[in-house]
Amino acid sequence: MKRDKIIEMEQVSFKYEKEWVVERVDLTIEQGQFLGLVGPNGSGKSTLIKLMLGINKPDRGAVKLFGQSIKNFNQWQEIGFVSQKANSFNSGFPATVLEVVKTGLVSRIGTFKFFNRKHKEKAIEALKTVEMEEYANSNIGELSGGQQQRVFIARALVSDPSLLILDEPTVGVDAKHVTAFYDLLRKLNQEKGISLLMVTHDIGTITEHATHVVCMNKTVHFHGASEEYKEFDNEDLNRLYGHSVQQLTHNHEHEVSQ
Ligand SMILES: Nc1ncnc2c1ncn2[C@@H]1O[C@H](COP(=O)(O)OP(=O)(O)OP(=O)(O)O)[C@@H](O)[C@H]1O
Repeated sequence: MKRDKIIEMEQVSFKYEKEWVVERVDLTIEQGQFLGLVGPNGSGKSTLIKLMLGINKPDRGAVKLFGQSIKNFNQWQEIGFVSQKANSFNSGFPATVLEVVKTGLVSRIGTFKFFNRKHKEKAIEALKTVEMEEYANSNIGELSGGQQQRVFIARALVSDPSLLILDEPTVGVDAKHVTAFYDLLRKLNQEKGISLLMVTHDIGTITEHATHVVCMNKTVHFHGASEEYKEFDNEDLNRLYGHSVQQLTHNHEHEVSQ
């Protein structure tokens, strides 16, 4: 079966200042995939995500979303994004869980329109998906990092996206909740048919869950099935990156903790 391409990057290069941070990236993501994006610190992963979201504009090359040039793309409700810092609200932040989730509807209803009952129902439905509906009226700052992370996934899901992009979502999530977090991602991918792109340093875990892995260090050094990636030993990985990548091994013993 031919799958739809949801993200296409062709020879994309980008620099903030003088040095290229992303260089000649060719990358296609197809509908239904759960893709893990890995690479050393400072290798351009977050920058690549920002290029996909139109936050950064490529200096060279082209980005297409859902078959359309990003320059003309306006279906932003199709893409949900959960950023790295999403789960760091302090306890005094004055918003309930429900209010936070409803802000995810802004791209659909426009900034200055009012929320109605239907929007509230959508928000509750999204909270049910992440199993957080009982916290709807709690203050967001009172929740643990892992619970806040689920709320931010609900916020990203409320506009019914086809693609969910997550930038290091397990940072700040208790180790014992990480398994439940991956169970949630599997449900979104396999039952709800949402494509996932997740930036992570946790190679050992991502290769167990993602269908595909992309390894980058400015450019893409590997893109393939997780099973294929798991076969690499340290020597293969070093060759892929052109230098020592101890922290990128899929062997848990060698992982550098974040
Ligand atoms: N706004 C910015 N202005 C200038 N340089 C930046 C900016 N954001 C990132 N950089 C630089 O671009 C390079 C790539 O950064 P980026 O955050 O994309 O990497 P990353 O792979 O996501 O890193 P990490 O794994 O540490 O989060 C780094 O050298 C970083 O210092």
